[in-house]
Amino acid sequence: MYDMNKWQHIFKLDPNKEISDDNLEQICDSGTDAIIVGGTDHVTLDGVLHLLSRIRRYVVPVILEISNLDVITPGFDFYYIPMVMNSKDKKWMMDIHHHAVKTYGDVMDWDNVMVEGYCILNEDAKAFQLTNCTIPDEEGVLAYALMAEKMFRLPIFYIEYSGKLGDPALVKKVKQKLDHTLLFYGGGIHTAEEAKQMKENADVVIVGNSIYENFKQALTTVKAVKGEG
Ligand SMILES: CC(C)=CCC/C(C)=C/CC/C(C)=C/CC/C(C)=C/CC/C(C)=C/CC/C(C)=C/CC/C(C)=C/COP(=O)(O)OP(=O)(O)O
Ligand SMILES: O=P(O)(O)OC[C@@H](O)CO
Ligand SMILES: [Mg+2]
Repeated sequence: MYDMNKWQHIFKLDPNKEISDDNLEQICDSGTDAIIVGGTDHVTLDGVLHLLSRIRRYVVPVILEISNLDVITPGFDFYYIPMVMNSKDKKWMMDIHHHAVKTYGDVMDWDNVMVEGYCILNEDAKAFQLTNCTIPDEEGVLAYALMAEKMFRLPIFYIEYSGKLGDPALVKKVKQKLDHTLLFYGGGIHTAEEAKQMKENADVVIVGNSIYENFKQALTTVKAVKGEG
């Protein structure tokens, strides 16, 4: 029904943060290609279900990015599963996932499940600290991208700078390594110009915190990446 390969822009909404009905309507009707529901900490099942029911008033596809086992629930169009490639702990790549598949494997619709190979590059991001990441050098990032596509055949490689604008030159080099795996870029995008710049090389840009910090500017990122701004 939805063709993820055509997506260019996604808003990420945090169930742990407040958004008014009016702002939520503008986000869902903005022309963005999808909404991800997710965050790093204090993400609860109640918060997720409440936000899902509010987003479901609109026609936009809605994805649950699973950050902890308690929030797994039916009703989303897609489920994104982060696998943190630059974590020092196997737990964040394999063990939690293994446990979840033991529990849900028989009832999962695998067509709706996409694994995201995450490379988290902002040391100050909560997700970086939680998952005990290490910063790779440029060669290291490029190798993770190749592993995501060629070894694991992941649908998504996600360059994550959560909270900070990343390096567009690095995004460009990563894109040059990938033939099939989609390149997601997220982190620190506030303005239309920043969104447009990252979209020059990423397949999809993700805008999160700016929704809660400068709502009007966040909305302008949609048209910017779609070449309408
Ligand atoms: C019947 C039914 C319910 C069907 C669904 C079945 C299904 C899809 C089951 C899932 C199976 C599965 C393999 C699950 C894996 C579960 C899991 C918890 C995996 C670990 C994920 C992980 C590595 C989490 C760590 C945190 C992290 C990397 C989150 C990713 C998102 C992220 C980086 C958010 C950034 O947060 P942000 O909002 O920027 O942070 P701030 O709060 O600082 O803004
Ligand atoms: O919140 P920001 O910094 O926009 O980052 C978006 C997203 O990549 C977070 O997972
Ligand atoms: Mg956030």
